[in-house]
Amino acid sequence: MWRCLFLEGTACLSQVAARSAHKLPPQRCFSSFLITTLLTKRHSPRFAIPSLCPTGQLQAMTLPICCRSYKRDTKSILEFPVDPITVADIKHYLRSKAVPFNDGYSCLHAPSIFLDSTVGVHAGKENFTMFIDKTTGQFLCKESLVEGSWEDLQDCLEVMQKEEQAFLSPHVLLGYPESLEEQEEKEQEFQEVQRIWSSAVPFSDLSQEEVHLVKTMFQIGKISNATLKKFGVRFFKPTKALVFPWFGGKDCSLHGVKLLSAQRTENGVVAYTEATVPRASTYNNLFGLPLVGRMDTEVVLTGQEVDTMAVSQATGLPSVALPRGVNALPPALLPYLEQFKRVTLWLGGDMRSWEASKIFSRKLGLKRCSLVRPGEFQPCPLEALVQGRNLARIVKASIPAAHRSIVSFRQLREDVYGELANTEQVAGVKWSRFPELNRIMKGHRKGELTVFTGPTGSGKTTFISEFALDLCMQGVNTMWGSFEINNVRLAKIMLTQFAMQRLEDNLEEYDWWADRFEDLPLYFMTFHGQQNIKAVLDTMQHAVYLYDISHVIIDNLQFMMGQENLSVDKFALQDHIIGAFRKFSTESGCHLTLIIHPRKEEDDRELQTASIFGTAKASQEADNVLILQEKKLVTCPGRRSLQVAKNRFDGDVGIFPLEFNKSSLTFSTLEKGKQKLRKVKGDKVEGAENETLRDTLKKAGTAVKKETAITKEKLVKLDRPAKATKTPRASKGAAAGKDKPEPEGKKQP
Ligand SMILES: Nc1ncnc2c1ncn2[C@@H]1O[C@H](COP(=O)(O)OP(=O)(O)OP(=O)(O)O)[C@@H](O)[C@H]1O
Repeated sequence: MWRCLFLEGTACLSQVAARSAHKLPPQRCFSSFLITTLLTKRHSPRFAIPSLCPTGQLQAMTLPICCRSYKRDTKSILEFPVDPITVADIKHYLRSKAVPFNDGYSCLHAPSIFLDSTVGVHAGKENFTMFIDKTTGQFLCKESLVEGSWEDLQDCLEVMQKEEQAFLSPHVLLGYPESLEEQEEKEQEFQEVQRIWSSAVPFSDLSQEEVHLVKTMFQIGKISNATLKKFGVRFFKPTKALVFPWFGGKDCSLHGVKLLSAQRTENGVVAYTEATVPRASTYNNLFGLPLVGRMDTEVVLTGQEVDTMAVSQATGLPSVALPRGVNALPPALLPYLEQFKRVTLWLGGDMRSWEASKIFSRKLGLKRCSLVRPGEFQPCPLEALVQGRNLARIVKASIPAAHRSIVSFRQLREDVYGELANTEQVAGVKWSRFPELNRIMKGHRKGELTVFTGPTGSGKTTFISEFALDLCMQGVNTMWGSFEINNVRLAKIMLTQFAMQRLEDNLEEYDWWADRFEDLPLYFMTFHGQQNIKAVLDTMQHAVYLYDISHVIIDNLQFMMGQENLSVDKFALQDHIIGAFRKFSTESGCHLTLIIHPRKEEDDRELQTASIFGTAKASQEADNVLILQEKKLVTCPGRRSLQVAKNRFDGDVGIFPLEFNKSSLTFSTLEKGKQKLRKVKGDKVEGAENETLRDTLKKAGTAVKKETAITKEKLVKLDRPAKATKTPRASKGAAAGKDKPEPEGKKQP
């Protein structure tokens, strides 16, 4: 496929070259005006490539991109921030350019450089409508909706100064030209949003009986029709789904929709499934935001749309719901929350919500945040409404997020109670492919450090890839730092494990699986080979902030050692690096899995904790030590076992055999596969009477030819037995159909 970039002579070459040479964000280009100015100025290293530029003339350039139409995905590959910035750097720079600013909670507020303050509604006012993220420098002008990176902003300010301009046109920053495929996809999404929205019915147009039925189905009997109307909620009959609109932009136009559908599971309990158009990664809607007044200073942040409606109805307080619930608080939303002096986080009624609220409050600024601690009398807002509790009182009783350095047991007793009362949730996310790991380790918890070792070439990368994939498929935001094998090879392994088959033999299925794989919350660092520990740690921190990464895998530690000062003793160096990783996982709340090679042992001896390369520091600092044991048997050469040699959580250790399947590269046992298949079939039989969102959309003629986000989000979680919940939460993606023409007996991931 060829993609055409039509750019101006001087500008085009430098623009392309500068972007690639200096790794500037590819999604942003400057308009020719800005580039020409920058080139004339020629002091900016980012644009100083004059030798490449034949000056002046207009010309068109056609760049070969690739012969296959890959989608440009800026999010899944994480580039190391070239110059990590601090808030002090940002402030210093703004002062040097005489830009006034106010220090906000997560952002600095400055007058927008994209508004003419001499005309119109902005005349004479100093409008502090430009928000600069204190951690990344990313900016957004809330009035003109111009946004960009810190480098973009710096360049704009340079141009303004040079040209002695008071403001810039909002069109100075141009979007990256989209490929035909991308444009088509966007258009399809737009059509799909419009189609769903226009065929969805406002509650006022449903009969009383229907309203009653829908409310019962979604357990929103206590949410009044007036509240549903106020929030613009509709009902989409073909999939029996609630439709939550995303109104955004200056004109408050429809940007997208979220559908919540209900299905009865095998045991008769209702499970809820969510889907969004556009896809979840770009669905940046704070549901309820259009109802918040400019002067409101307090807000209740919830994890679900129904919770926001419950809070709003019961307390009259402004409330907004996060687009991806407890999974992420995208920094792009932070400017919209800056106006609030007090933010109460009431994300749900379980431990996962509690963990998420503690992490999100750091992004929002601890001082203004207070948290509703889940508990028997403090369930999620909707449940609280159903139980007739006083929601206003619960909000008022929320506890400040900023913790003190010294606490007494009195302050800890509720935390301790929470841990005792919710042992299952405290134990973390369970593996669906490794029940034995659940038995021994109990689960995968945030903030822990796992050290993993095994003989050379025994399958460490292959195993940990499936181990991480399993968690990622359950919504654990995951990032790989694969220094040994490149990202393409690693992604190939993971995709094979995801599809559970040799895709080489079924290339016609590639796109089907790749589409689903693409929707996993999975990111890769772009490092390869020897790396500097600081660069890696900076990237990890960056990723935790941007994507709420909660599991990082480093393969392997030895690649961190080469670049450091060779005069330092290598054991001391390794200890220093392990110390830094330990600090990172504790402070960021992100689980780190670190692969370390063993020291040289005699071939026939089993490895043990002491076999880990280096001093005892690695095993001392680790919360968990996992060892891939390899038995050198002639009869069974591929036999491996996984040993849990340390488990700080509850002390249980043990070993269990792994069954390697060479075609799917998986270690899951055959028996388990059968179980999975049964479950899927079970769900499908059960689902036949309650059609899946995908099936019904198709029947209703609403599904577009190419599958889009509406179905993808859930399909990656297809294998999981539908979680049955009483309330519409914690059950995302529980059930969904499959419309792929499938050979008999094909396994689902
Ligand atoms: N249990 C197994 N039996 C046979 N082959 C396996 C097994 N596990 C992995 N392999 C294969 O062995 C090769 C090496 O696997 P992998 O790269 O995961 O090992 P590793 O332990 O990470 O290697 P290194 O020590 O170089 O880091 C791969 O081709 C993989 O498919």
